[in-house]
Amino acid sequence: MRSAGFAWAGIAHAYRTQANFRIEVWAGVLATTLALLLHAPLSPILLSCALVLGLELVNTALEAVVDLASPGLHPLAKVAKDTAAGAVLLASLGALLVGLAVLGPPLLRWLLP
Ligand SMILES: Nc1ncnc2c1ncn2[C@@H]1O[C@H](COP(=O)(O)OP(=O)(O)OP(=O)(O)O)[C@@H](O)[C@H]1O
Repeated sequence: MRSAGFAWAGIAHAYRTQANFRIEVWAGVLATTLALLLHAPLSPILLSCALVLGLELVNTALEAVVDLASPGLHPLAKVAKDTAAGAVLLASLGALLVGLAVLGPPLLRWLLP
């Protein structure tokens, strides 16, 4: 229970300080709402959201550790930050494709009956 509180503090910190995390949270809320309204499968949307948000949290954690360990510029600090950012980018592109594949057809049927 106590560790759940610490985990929630980490999520709240990311939401307060990371604009990308806020955008991803609200994109996830929008996609989930659309899936519910269009009776589209929810599992791929929820899994994609969990993957993107989870990786964004890991990216935020890694940035904090790198800044702590290497306040000055260092090539390895750059590799660590850029690679973690790359993981978030890949997951976000995957989630976008999943969203298009799952929500696109029912959305088109609704828009063009
Ligand atoms: N200590 C460092 N040494 C070398 N390059 C760094 C260092 N810190 C940051 N960089 C480079 O600058 C880029 C942006 O770093 P920054 O810490 O602002 O990350 P960010 O992705 O913009 O984070 P945030 O989402 O918090 O704004 C990194 O991806 C990396 O290429």
